[in-house]
Amino acid sequence: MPSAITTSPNSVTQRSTLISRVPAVRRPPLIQTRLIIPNNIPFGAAQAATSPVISTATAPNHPLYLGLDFGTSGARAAVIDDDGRVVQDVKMGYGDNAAADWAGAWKRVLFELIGSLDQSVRSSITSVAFDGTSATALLIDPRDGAPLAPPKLYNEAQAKDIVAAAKAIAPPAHTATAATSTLCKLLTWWYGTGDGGNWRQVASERGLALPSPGSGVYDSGVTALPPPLLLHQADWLAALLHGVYDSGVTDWNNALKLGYDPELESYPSWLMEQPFAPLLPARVVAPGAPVATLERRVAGETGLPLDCLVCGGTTDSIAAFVAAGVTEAGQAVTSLGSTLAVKLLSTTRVDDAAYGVYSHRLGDVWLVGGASNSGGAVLRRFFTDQQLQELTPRLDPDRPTGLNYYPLPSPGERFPVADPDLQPRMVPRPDDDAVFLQGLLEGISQIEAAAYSRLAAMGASPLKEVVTAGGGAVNPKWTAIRQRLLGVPVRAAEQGEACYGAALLARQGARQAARKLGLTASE
Ligand SMILES: Nc1ncnc2c1ncn2[C@@H]1O[C@H](COP(=O)(O)OP(=O)(O)O)[C@@H](O)[C@H]1O
Ligand SMILES: O=C(CO)[C@H](O)[C@H](O)COP(=O)(O)O
Repeated sequence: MPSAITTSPNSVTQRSTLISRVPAVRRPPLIQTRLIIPNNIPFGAAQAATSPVISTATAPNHPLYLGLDFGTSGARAAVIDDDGRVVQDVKMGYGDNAAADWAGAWKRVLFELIGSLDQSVRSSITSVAFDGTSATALLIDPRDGAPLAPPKLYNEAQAKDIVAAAKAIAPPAHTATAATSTLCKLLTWWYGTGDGGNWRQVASERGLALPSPGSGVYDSGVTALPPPLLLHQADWLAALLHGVYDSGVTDWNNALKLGYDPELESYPSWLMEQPFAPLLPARVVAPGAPVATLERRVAGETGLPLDCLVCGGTTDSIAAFVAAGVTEAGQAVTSLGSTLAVKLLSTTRVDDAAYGVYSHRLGDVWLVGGASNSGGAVLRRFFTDQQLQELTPRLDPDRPTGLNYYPLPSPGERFPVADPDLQPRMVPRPDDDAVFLQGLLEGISQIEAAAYSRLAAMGASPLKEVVTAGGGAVNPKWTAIRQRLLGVPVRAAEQGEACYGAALLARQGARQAARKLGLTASE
């Protein structure tokens, strides 16, 4: 099992009180102020190499913004104009064999999605932003982005001894100590336990420096070689477009479950003192912040403009929150997709891994919540979307079934109960499928209600309204069941797709870059 984990002598004190502004990650950081400017910017359009360039020569009359959502069951692209109108949107499944090579499927779908946009649309896309599933992690070669091992997905709970190793270094109840956290996935790779083993062999064959758990000393002896790099799904997809792997770029939201502190805007010292710190993405940007323009080859392959700006990403449930457009404390967005993700806009930050509760930062507000493994993935085990539509009229929200299910696709729950061994409860199954479906919807709704009650008990802003995103938002009978249990108004978001939220972040990034260049921002 993991050897002694490096902790500072006064780690308890340090963990609980002192979180210093941590210096950049030990690996040579990405040049912090200069964005990567490709050498193909049209002469005369180049600005001082300290900010992204949107060449007015190529800036379209009507700039468009691309949001790319890589969710649980498929990916979606939305292109919007300056006024937020959807110009084109497309969606695509990952394919039946995706689980055999998730990274390959995501990469294929990314370029197919972009290629499926009209060329006239593609050529006007000024910026792009991604959202991905939270705590979905890859370990890659930072020279070309090649994965060294299969990705670890958002809901993959790591072994109990890995969770114990995370708890030995992180502050009590920190979200990075959840079994499905990105930190726990990094520790599985780091200690090579379970399925985290053979990436070192791959890294060694590729000539990467290999830090070892005992000391963090690089085995290669050749210090010029970089160590492997950990990226999140959204980070890695963005890097496929801008080509900047190097020290790695991630965002506040994706980095939260790695241990990043969005309030301090830095990695905490308890994380930076670990021997695996050089594997962390060095640069953590705000969602939507300008990162880098397209790699020349990618522009040629995709038909996107050479100076299309890639912006900081986010997670799928936060992109859905952004899409929903809620702005007041007490308003919340429930993403009823394959999973059930809850985000409450709160003036107070609350975090407790014991319940799977954590606070994301968006701008200057806190999005408090968590994500249950329950949700549409359970429904899809029993019913197609068509069957759901056919059965829904027969549901009667005013006559609860009393079945008291806890619907889960498999054992294990993240929130509002953090228990990797929690068993599904979906029996007895009534003969009437309409009653069975209502029991499942009631069970998922009871989890949602318990989630918001947990947030209230922890001091988050009182719930005033729930806006629904995701596939389940279309079901009026489910909305009625949820409203009865929540006791506040529940409505479907006008824009419920995460890809729309990502497109809004891309628009924000383009405007931020334009302001930086002193151009008239088309606000
Ligand atoms: N009419 C419906 N009532 C309830 N749930 C539905 C309905 N139609 C689709 N769903 C559910 O929506 C889910 C897909 O939502 P989506 O937001 O696309 O998920 P994700 O982005 O997480 O893959 C499916 O699991 C499906 O069961
Ligand atoms: O369950 C998920 C998969 O769709 C979500 O990605 C998720 O876990 C939400 O995480 P976060 O609250 O960090 O956005």
